[in-house]
Amino acid sequence: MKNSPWLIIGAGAIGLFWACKLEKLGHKVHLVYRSESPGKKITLESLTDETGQQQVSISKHKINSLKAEELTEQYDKVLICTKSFDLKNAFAQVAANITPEADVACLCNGIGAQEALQSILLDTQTLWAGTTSEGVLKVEVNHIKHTGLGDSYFGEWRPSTPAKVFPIESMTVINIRQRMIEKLAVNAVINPITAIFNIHNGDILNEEFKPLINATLSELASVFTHPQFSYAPESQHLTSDNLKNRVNTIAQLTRLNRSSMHEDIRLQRQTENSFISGFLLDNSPIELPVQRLLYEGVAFAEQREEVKKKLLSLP
Ligand SMILES: NC(=O)C1=CN([C@@H]2O[C@H](COP(=O)(O)OP(=O)(O)OC[C@H]3O[C@@H](n4cnc5c(N)ncnc54)[C@H](OP(=O)(O)O)[C@@H]3O)[C@@H](O)[C@H]2O)C=CC1
Ligand SMILES: CC(C)(CO)C(=O)C(=O)O
Repeated sequence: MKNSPWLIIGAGAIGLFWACKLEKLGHKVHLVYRSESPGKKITLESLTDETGQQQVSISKHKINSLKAEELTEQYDKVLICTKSFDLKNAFAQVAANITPEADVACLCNGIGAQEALQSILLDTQTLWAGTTSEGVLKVEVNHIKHTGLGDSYFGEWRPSTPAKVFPIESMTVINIRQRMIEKLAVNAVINPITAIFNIHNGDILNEEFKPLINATLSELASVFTHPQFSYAPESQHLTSDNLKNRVNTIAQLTRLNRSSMHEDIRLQRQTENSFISGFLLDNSPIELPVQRLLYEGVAFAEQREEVKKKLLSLP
């Protein structure tokens, strides 16, 4: 199976990173871009940690980049690396080139887009939902920087018996929904707060944000531990203390980074708000006033100053 190429869709930070990663692992890769071609060679500035110290190494990767309409082959392994709001369309445009038994994986943040994608797959195709804690920045059309070492996992969105194995070694997990809800919990705190207040990830640990962070965490814990929450079996362990540890650790590890939502707002791009705060508001069995304010502060630029005041006056 290593001989048949992977089809990667999306030549953004994560798509370029996975193209390089799979090529390094000995896989053939075809990369579908939408607007700008990354050309034939991608430069990866990578962080290595071999001696216990982080060092930077630069590698060049030869990748075959094409537009969706230029595809001629049939693919049995697909990795979609778009934002959540583009996921379903990104697959739909290549569906005619995907085999009926294909493994189709996605790596977007948030929850909601996976089910939309599942709805257009054949029953014989397997959807692998993925989550990653790698940090990658696209600095030029064909140049990426690996800014944070992390792990990636994939699990069957609809678990089967016997369980299948993901076609890249050591990345299969049984309960991907648990990992996704854990990631969503962190994103539901760090992303909107950094975006609304225009701050780096580490700044949320400053004294002035303590009441806001505590209110956000305690509200999230109330949803995650609620027996009627749709993900309750996967989220019961997410108590306020547990969430605090997770958020503090990630904020500390990525303290100098801008969150993806902060970057999207700064560059006036569409955000993944509907798949993070929006998912929680739509699926919570209880009212979530803090998460609603965060959602609105991100969604409506004209309300942002007012929302900031309300968020900073939370008890
Ligand atoms: N970057 C990171 O460090 C991390 C990212 N993630 C998540 O991974 C996902 C991808 O993130 P990232 O790579 O940073 O996002 P980017 O916005 O950099 O890349 C998304 C890419 O998808 C492309 N795209 C969208 N629709 C299509 C389509 N129909 N056909 C082909 N290409 C398409 C976009 O093309 P165009 O250029 O035309 O817009 C863009 O290049 C997001 O959900 C993000 O939250 C998770 C953890 C870390
Ligand atoms: C973990 C975090 C917050 C890192 O910036 C992230 O996933 C994002 O920015 O979307």
